[in-house]
Amino acid sequence: MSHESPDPRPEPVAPAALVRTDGSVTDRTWDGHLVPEGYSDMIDGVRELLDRIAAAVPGADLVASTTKAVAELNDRFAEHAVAEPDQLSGRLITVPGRAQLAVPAVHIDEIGEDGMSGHVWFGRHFLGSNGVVHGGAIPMLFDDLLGRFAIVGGGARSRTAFLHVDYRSVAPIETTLRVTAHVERVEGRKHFLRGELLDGDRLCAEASALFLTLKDGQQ
Ligand SMILES: CCCCCCCCCC(=O)SCCNC(=O)CCNC(=O)[C@H](O)C(C)(C)COP(=O)(O)OP(=O)(O)OC[C@H]1O[C@@H](n2cnc3c(N)ncnc32)[C@H](O)[C@@H]1OP(=O)(O)O
Repeated sequence: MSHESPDPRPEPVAPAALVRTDGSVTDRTWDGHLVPEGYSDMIDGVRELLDRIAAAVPGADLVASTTKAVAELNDRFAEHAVAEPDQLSGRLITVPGRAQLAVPAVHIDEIGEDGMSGHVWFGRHFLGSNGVVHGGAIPMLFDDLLGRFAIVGGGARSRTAFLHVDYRSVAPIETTLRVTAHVERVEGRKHFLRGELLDGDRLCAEASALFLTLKDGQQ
């Protein structure tokens, strides 16, 4: 597989603010926590850093200075640690990947009650080998996207009961890929969802999943 002319790194969609799927702008998480200005830029920057680190063979000087800078940042972030209900990472539904760095950053283009479509660009951080996205990153993408959709589609808090992924053809890194998700059917607490990952018209992977709305008191 050639890496001669990868898709250029996509521009951040919402550089300074958090944009809801209806186009309006917010500076708060879904449960009302204020998000500092520039937070999504910071997340984009760290995502890029992970890609740059994965792609580089740094000299000893850069290794040493990076180790020092990261240690300093770790100390500074440790001073601002909060309990889980107050954290921002993973709770920003309006930011691609919910600002959770392990989750691939899916950009939602269209969303309705029964389905959505969007796009995703996997950088070198998500490389499996030979120009292909890591096989573990794809279930992560589907779990997050379908799980979010189980909630948006009418479920309250839900958990994955099963997630089945078929890898139909390789998914290239550094390429804009399309993703779709739709609700297949709902039976009481059970939400059956399907998703696809495509390179142009070529199907790379498809997923079927069951999410169960949690009962009162269920963790
Ligand atoms: C906006 C935020 C966006 C967030 C997106 C991120 C989403 C990420 C979601 C996750 O990754 S959650 C973490 C991974 N999942 C887990 O850790 C779940 C672990 N398993 C459980 O906690 C329980 O097994 C579970 C809640 C899924 C189900 O337990 P329950 O006690 O609620 O259900 P129960 O066993 O009574 O089954 C209810 C129905 O579901 C069916 N069922 C349960 N598990 C099934 C299964 N695996 N396959 C097929 N059917 C299943 C079961 O047969 C039954 O069908 P019927 O009502 O028709 O009889």
